[in-house]
This record gives sequence, C-alpha cells and structure tokens, in this order.
Amino acid sequence: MNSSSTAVLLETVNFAAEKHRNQRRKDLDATPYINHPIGVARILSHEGGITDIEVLQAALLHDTVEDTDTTFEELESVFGTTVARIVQEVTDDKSLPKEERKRLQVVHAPHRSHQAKLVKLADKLYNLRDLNRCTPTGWTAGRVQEYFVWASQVAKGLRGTNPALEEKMQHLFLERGLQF
Ligand SMILES: Nc1nc2c(ncn2[C@@H]2O[C@H](COP(=O)(O)OP(=O)(O)O)[C@@H](OP(=O)(O)OP(=O)(O)O)[C@H]2O)c(=O)[nH]1
Ligand SMILES: [Mn+2]
Repeated sequence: MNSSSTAVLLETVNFAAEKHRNQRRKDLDATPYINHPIGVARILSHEGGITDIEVLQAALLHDTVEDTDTTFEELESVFGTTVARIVQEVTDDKSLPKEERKRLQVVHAPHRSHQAKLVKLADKLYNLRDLNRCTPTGWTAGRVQEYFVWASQVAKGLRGTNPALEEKMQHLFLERGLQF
C-alpha cells in the first residue's frame, strides 16, 4: 500500500467512526457499531484479497447513509462518485416497510455492480458470523435462523463474485442445513 492510499483509508475510517460514534451493535456488550464496517472492509482485504481501494472505502462507509445523518451528496463530495455509487447500491430505502426492503435485497442482488456485490458479500458474511458468535438482544433462535434463510437468498444473487468469500459463506449455510 502506498502512502496516499494509507492516508485515504485513514480519512475514510475516521469519517465512518465519527458518523457511527453514538451507535452500538445489538449484542449484549453493546459493541461500538464501527467494529462492523471495519470488519467488513477487513474481510474484503484479508480474506477476499481485495485491493481496490474504492471497494474498501465503500465497505467502511456502507452503513453511514442507512444508519446515520450522512447523505450521498456528502459522500460524493468527500470521497468521489465511485465510492458514493457503491454505497448507494448497498443502501436500503429505509422509507419502505422492512419486509419490502428485505424482498428488494433478494431481487436486486444479481443486478448490482461487481464492486457492490463484493461489499454485500462481506457484509452478509460478517453479520452471519456475528449471529453465530452471539444472539442479538431480543432475538429468538427462530429469528436468527430466518435471517440465515433470507441471507442465503440474497447470497445466491451474489455468486461468482469472490470464490474465497463464497466458500466461507457456504460453510455457514451448510451448518444450518441451507443451500447456497
Ligand atoms: N448479526 C448482528 N447484526 C447486527 C448487530 N447489531 C446490529 N446489527 C445489524 O442489524 C441488521 C440485521 O438486523 P435486521 O433486524 O435483519 O435488520 P434491521 O436492523 O434493518 O431491522 C444488519 O444490518 P446491515 O449491516 O445493514 O445488513 P442487512 O442485514 O440489512 O443486509 C446488522 O449489521 C448484532 O449484534 N449482530
Ligand atoms: Mn452492514
């Protein structure tokens, strides 16, 4: 990594950390939310072998618009059109009912760009591992299994994107008796 990409990644992770500063994960420890986007970017780099800096930046920023006051215009002006576009592709429309948002993820997944599919794949892999690590507060075992079933439907539309990540995901689905 050259010195300018190091600086770019630090700017990006700092932006995401400030945006998510008041958010916590749903686990018992109330882990800082920023652990999730950092972990998603780390899966892409460390496990997926991804070096495309705009994909790694989009991974760090992927929940900022969905879950904080960040706008796409803001992302575009700070990080450029490609990063903003990838984040936009992986952002749910929170004005829609939850069932519809979940349905649209399944429908849209196969049509996303390669860069957006990478971020989606790593996002799901992180969240599935997190569910195996501990059950979010208020979730039943049935709700956890339902999330795995739905994630497997989304992940089917992401096949052919990154063999290493897909193989790891496949193991998680097989453990739950699901096809991928
Ligand atoms: N497994 C897990 N997930 C947690 C935890 N804390 C927060 N989340 C977030 O919750 C979302 C999954 O929960 P759901 O009930 O299905 O979705 P919702 O938050 O949109 O209502 C994920 O959002 P997302 O990243 O936007 O992904 P997606 O599921 O919407 O694709 C995930 O990052 C936690 O402790 N464990
Ligand atoms: Mn996420």
